[in-house]
Amino acid sequence: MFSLKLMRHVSAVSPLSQLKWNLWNCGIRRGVKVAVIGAAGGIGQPLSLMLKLNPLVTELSLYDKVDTKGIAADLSHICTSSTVRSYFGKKQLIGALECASIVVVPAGMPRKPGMDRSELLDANASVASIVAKAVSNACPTALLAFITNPVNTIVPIVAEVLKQEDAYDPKRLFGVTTLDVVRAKTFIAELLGIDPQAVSIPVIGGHAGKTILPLLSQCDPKLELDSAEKAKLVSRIQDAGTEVVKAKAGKGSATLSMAYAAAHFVNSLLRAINHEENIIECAYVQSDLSEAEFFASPVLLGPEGIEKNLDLPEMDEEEEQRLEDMIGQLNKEIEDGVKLVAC
Ligand SMILES: NC(=O)C1=CN([C@@H]2O[C@H](COP(=O)(O)OP(=O)(O)OC[C@H]3O[C@@H](n4cnc5c(N)ncnc54)[C@H](O)[C@@H]3O)[C@@H](O)[C@H]2O)C=CC1
Ligand SMILES: O=C([O-])CC(=O)C(=O)O
Repeated sequence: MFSLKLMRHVSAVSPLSQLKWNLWNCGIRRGVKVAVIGAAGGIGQPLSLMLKLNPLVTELSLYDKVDTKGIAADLSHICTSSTVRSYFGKKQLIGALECASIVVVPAGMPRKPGMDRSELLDANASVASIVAKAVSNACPTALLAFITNPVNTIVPIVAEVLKQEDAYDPKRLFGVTTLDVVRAKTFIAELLGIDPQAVSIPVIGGHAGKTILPLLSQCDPKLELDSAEKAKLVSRIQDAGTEVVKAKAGKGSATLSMAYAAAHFVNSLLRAINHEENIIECAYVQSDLSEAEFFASPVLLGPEGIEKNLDLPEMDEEEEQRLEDMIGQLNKEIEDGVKLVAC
């Protein structure tokens, strides 16, 4: 298994004086730079396309371990006003991140049929750690949105690495669980025969199996379902990632719907950075709302990240039970991450 201990000895790419210069330089630069880490991948490419179309982005930084020149050249011909820059390989990671206001990370391995998300930990822990360490050097005040699985464990790993680098601000770190909300809205709209955009539903907990908890009791419009119908709908939402993995039959997991979900989440961060009020998203963040240290719930976003972790939505008895049933798994997955960084 990859040793996180070794990681700590990877030298900081930017010396202190360079960092100070960079921070000053970023301060006088205008606009919002968004860095996509893993930009050449199945999620990274369509996500980068959607961000190129977002008028709130002024600079789009595309980084991957493989060459991103072609993707950047291609996107740069789209007639929207943001600039697109290509970065790849270890040496260019710091450059990709410098002055970024938002760093969104779809880097890492996806599942194959028969795998659990937790089985991606060995492959993806190092990716997340490398990015976290580089962020602490290059853009410590950026908002960080991690898509990489297993989200339940990756986010605690990133928090631990940032703590070691003295750069952890819980308000700025997010695990992206937006796809769970997107799916819940879609499946409920299908049942009700209405526009998915008219559905509002919180999805709390984490992003794996039973830790994904859609609160059907809080759905707007109201759902009139019996217990069996509710259980079926909850399972459909919880297993939706696996549904895509099976359908892709070895060619990866959700990419296009994830790109849509991440573009929506990043747009909310951008709106909050621009001081738009009342921007609320469900995300997996450090939390004291449950017995788990990291927990997905609705958060109020502001220019500095999380302005307020909103109270847990109300739950019916079945949802309370599902919450109790999932906490053990969620806590174990969090602990796995903390242990990995410590050992
Ligand atoms: N949070 C969520 O709801 C979802 C999360 N995911 C996760 O997103 C991740 C990416 O999925 P896909 O885009 O389908 O995979 P992919 O394999 O198509 O793309 C991953 C990209 O990451 C790059 N990469 C790997 N290591 C890197 C490093 N150290 N630095 C920079 N780039 C690196 C690869 O070169 C590749 O271009 C997976 O872990 C997957 O499980 C996928 C769907 C939903
Ligand atoms: O299922 C996977 O491995 C990818 C993912 O997290 C999702 O689609 O929700």
